[in-house]
Amino acid sequence: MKNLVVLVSGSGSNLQAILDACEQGKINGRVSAVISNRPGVRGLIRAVQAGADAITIDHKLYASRAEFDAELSRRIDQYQPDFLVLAGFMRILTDEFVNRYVGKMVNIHPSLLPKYTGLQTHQRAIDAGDTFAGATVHYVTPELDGGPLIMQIQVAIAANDDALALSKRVLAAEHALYPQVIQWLCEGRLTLAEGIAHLDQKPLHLPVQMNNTSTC
Ligand SMILES: Nc1nc2c(c(=O)[nH]1)N[C@@H](CN(C=O)c1ccc(C(=O)N[C@@H](CCC(=O)O)C(=O)O)cc1)CN2
Ligand SMILES: NCC(=O)N[C@@H]1O[C@H](COP(=O)([O-])[O-])[C@@H](O)[C@H]1O
Repeated sequence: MKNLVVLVSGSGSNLQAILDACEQGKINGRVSAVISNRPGVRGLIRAVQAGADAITIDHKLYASRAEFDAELSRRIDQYQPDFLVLAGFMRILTDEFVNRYVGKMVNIHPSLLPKYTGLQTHQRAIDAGDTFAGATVHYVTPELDGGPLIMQIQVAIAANDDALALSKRVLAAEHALYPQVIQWLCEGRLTLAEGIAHLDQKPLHLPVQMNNTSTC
């Protein structure tokens, strides 16, 4: 059984999808700790309810990004995780931090990368007149949202969509996508070597393109 540490910044609905999948035996893993850069978020409550350690490292209390990342790394290393899972974690990580976990750290991003790195992804897709939005799970590298792609899920954009309505459908699709990818990681289907080997290439071949799923 693989040991997972999950980083959150807010609600933690993706964390919950992963916790549920672990509980149901759909992921051969266990979330040993959840770490948030923001205090009092629902993701921490979800961690406690699931029996995982719930840790707050408030980034506002650190003089620099590097000092925050150093403390984050110190706490993570206490758990010696097999994989580090970013689930709505909203801090840009330093190169030094990322390079400590390269090939074993993944993130879910709410766009069809490489389109729309960064923030406000749904509004940008709507403004661009795109017909599809979606989410991407990728390896985390120092380049923000630029790491090798693992898998994507597409969500159709409706003519009357606003960013909030679209975000809710994409989020539901994320809850189907992320546990699947985490299971692949835990099964060893996405080996560390593969992650490292592809760090200088992108996009990584996408093994599966899931259709739009409305349930999660
Ligand atoms: N070095 C990397 N760090 C992070 C990556 C990455 O690929 N490489 N992925 C992000 C996740 N992410 C989008 O998926 C993302 C998170 C945060 C931001 C951002 O602009 N953060 C601001 C603060 C925003 C806020 O607090 O609301 C900041 O850090 O100054 C952009 C994209 C995680 N980190
Ligand atoms: N750039 C990172 C980013 O925007 N991540 C997005 O934050 C949301 C977190 O929701 P959750 O806390 O309910 O899982 C998710 O939609 C995730 O894709």
